[in-house]
Amino acid sequence: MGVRTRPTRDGIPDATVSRLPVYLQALTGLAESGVPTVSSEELAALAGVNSAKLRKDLSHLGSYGTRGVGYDVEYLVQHISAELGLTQDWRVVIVGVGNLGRALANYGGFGSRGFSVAALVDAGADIVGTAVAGLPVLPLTELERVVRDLRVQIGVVATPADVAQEVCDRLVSAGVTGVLNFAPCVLSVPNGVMVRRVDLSTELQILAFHEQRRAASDLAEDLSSDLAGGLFDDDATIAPPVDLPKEAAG
Ligand SMILES: NC(=O)c1ccc[n+]([C@@H]2O[C@H](COP(=O)([O-])OP(=O)(O)OC[C@H]3O[C@@H](n4cnc5c(N)ncnc54)[C@H](O)[C@@H]3O)[C@@H](O)[C@H]2O)c1
Repeated sequence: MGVRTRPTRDGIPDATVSRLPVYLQALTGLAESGVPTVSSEELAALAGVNSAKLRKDLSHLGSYGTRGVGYDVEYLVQHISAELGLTQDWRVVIVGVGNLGRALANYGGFGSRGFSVAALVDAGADIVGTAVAGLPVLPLTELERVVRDLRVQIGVVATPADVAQEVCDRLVSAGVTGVLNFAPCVLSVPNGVMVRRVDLSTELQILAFHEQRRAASDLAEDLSSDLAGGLFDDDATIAPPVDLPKEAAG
């Protein structure tokens, strides 16, 4: 039986949803270079998937392309953006403005993808009141107010793990419906709230696993081609078994 991917509420499998941002990134690059249409093979190569998978993914959106012409790049950018909810502006609060929170706040790429960092919140007396990426760092006591007043939908947790659940609970009770968790722990959220965890060390471990498998299969391949290529002398004979003296054998 093949592997099934869980469909989302609107019938698009989760695995497809996770590839849509990759297609969107490739398509945005093409649109910026003025490319009007793209074949499924070209787009698949840019996205690093095979073209059958790409066609299947896009068919879930009702986008089939035109035989001999391919996909209309601008149309597909609009279509995928709408599907991902990127045509509306999402307001984000970053809680924890240390090394990671600071880097996220300073990252310019969110705005162009429909996400705006509305507020920064931290509990550290030395950080509160300073400005990061043009925004004041607010004290934790302001968390509920900024979520409500600025109609923040997404909370980014970039605090130490031991306080992450508490921060998450406060975000959720203030009205946040999506949580992006960078802290190395699992967060529980009530139904209706989605939490995604980003863990670079997990990704590195997955890379290491595949790297190790690849090295092992390269080694096996080398060995089998050495055997096939006659590394071992064809004329070599296997030494006959040595008769052990009776006392040693017994
Ligand atoms: N997912 C990843 O790949 C990844 C990568 C790097 C770091 N991290 C994790 O991200 C988190 C932050 O890492 P960092 O290097 O920025 O740490 P950091 O110590 O530089 O920053 C943590 C910040 O959180 C603040 N803070 C502490 N308790 C708080 C609370 N209750 N409410 C609000 N703010 C609070 C601190 O004042 C500090 O500014 C850690 O949990 C770390 O393990 C994850």
